[in-house]
Amino acid sequence: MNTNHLFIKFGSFLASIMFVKAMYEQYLPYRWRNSISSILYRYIYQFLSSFSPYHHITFEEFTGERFNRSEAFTIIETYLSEKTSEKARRLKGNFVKDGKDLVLGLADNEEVIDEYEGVKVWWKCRRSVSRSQSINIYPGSNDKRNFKLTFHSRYRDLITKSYMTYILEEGKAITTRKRQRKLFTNVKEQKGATSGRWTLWSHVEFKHPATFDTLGMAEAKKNYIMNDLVRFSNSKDYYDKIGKPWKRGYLLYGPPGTGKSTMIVAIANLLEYDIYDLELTMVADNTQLRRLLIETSNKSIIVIEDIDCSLDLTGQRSSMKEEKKVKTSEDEKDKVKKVLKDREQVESKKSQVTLSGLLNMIDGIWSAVGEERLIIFTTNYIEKLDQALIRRGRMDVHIELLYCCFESFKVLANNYLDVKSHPLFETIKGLLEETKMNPADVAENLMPKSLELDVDDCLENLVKALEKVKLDYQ
Ligand SMILES: Nc1ncnc2c1ncn2[C@@H]1O[C@H](COP(=O)(O)OP(=O)(O)OP(=O)(O)O)[C@@H](O)[C@H]1O
Ligand SMILES: [Mg+2]
Repeated sequence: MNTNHLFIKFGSFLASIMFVKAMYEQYLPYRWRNSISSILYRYIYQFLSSFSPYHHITFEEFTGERFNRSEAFTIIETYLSEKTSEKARRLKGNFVKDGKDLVLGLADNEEVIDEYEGVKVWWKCRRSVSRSQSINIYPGSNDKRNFKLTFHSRYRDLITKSYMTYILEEGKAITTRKRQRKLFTNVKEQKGATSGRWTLWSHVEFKHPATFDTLGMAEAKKNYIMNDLVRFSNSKDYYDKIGKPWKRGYLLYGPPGTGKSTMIVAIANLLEYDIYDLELTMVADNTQLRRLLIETSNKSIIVIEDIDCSLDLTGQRSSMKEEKKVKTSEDEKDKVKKVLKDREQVESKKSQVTLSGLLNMIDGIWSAVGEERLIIFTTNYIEKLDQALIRRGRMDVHIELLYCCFESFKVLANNYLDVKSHPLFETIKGLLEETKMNPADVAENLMPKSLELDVDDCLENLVKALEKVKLDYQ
């Protein structure tokens, strides 16, 4: 066969292909052509892939009939934005937390390499835009994104099992670290603004600067509490092993103004948890209490402040407090008492939560809902509480917040005045040992009342206040 002959054969082969293509485009409807092309493409792709040593997993952004954003896609997106943003050349930025934080993510069709236990994998964020002219009401119906993971078939088991679990855990941890923390409170049932679901909690952004560093407390006690908390937050496996729900109860008790509420904030800031401030008198009954519990998220603190004022003890503390405040005639005192009594009656009618309902929430079957939670009660009167409520296992750690000691004072003086030592410290130490002043009052006395007041003035103010308390005390 000579070269000319070969050329002629090849030319006629090309001509026949062109002819078939022309016929195909001319006579076959667009819909058919599209499906034939995709079938051909799929078979050719499958055929070629069978020779490839690489495997792929695709994670679509939207799944299901209702086009819910896939959780897996969101977790992978978070993971990749943190882990691979340094390696990727093309990134896209987005502002979160009211424009305060910039989050970088993989740009569309950008590929990055990740390494797990020495094995390389490739991630690609792919975007396809449908050419369909129809308008879709669901997000993602026209604009489809997915993450494609490519790895060598040799590591199939490692990637599909441990690498996937690792991504899931890391992604969730990053989400928790980066989220805007919230302070929830229970209200009448209402429709959530974004979710559109009925909810019993409403929330605000949680921002409070109190930390363990600013908390006036004996150093050893502070360290003990912090270690206990950190150990708890790292003990998932331990709780699984001993067969207990991953939760821990703290009872904070002590006189007013000793830092119980401040400590709750410090705990939330230390562990980066949300706070659910549960107002028991607003809870209709045990069923609603259970619903409230179910609606709380993991990594959170459920707080019931002044637990002695709840349930059948409702209102006692506020009565006493308000009685103390009102230093007026006996007549007026009686009036206040009556008003408070009426209020107590109204409140007791409102809430039908029982002690056993509360015990169940803390330690019953329902307490196992969710994980990594702290339940904190505060009270001024520990002796008033039912022993069942505060026994270990329910309230695992009992912390007494005390009147200001010299160690607490030093923390406060450092916070408020930036002084670590001063000639007046010895006098203050002696006075604190002889009197009882709560940290709230000490802090108030340390605060400069005018711009001219310096450290000496503030400390002298405190000495005067302590001497006055000492006189009253005697
Ligand atoms: N131990 C402390 N360290 C630092 N500041 C404190 C401490 N205790 C109280 N304070 C200050 O006093 C204020 C009142 O404290 P906090 O509300 O925490 O007291 P509490 O024990 O919860 O009182 P109550 O029993 O009346 O609810 C806080 O704003 C805080 O600034
Ligand atoms: Mg308080």
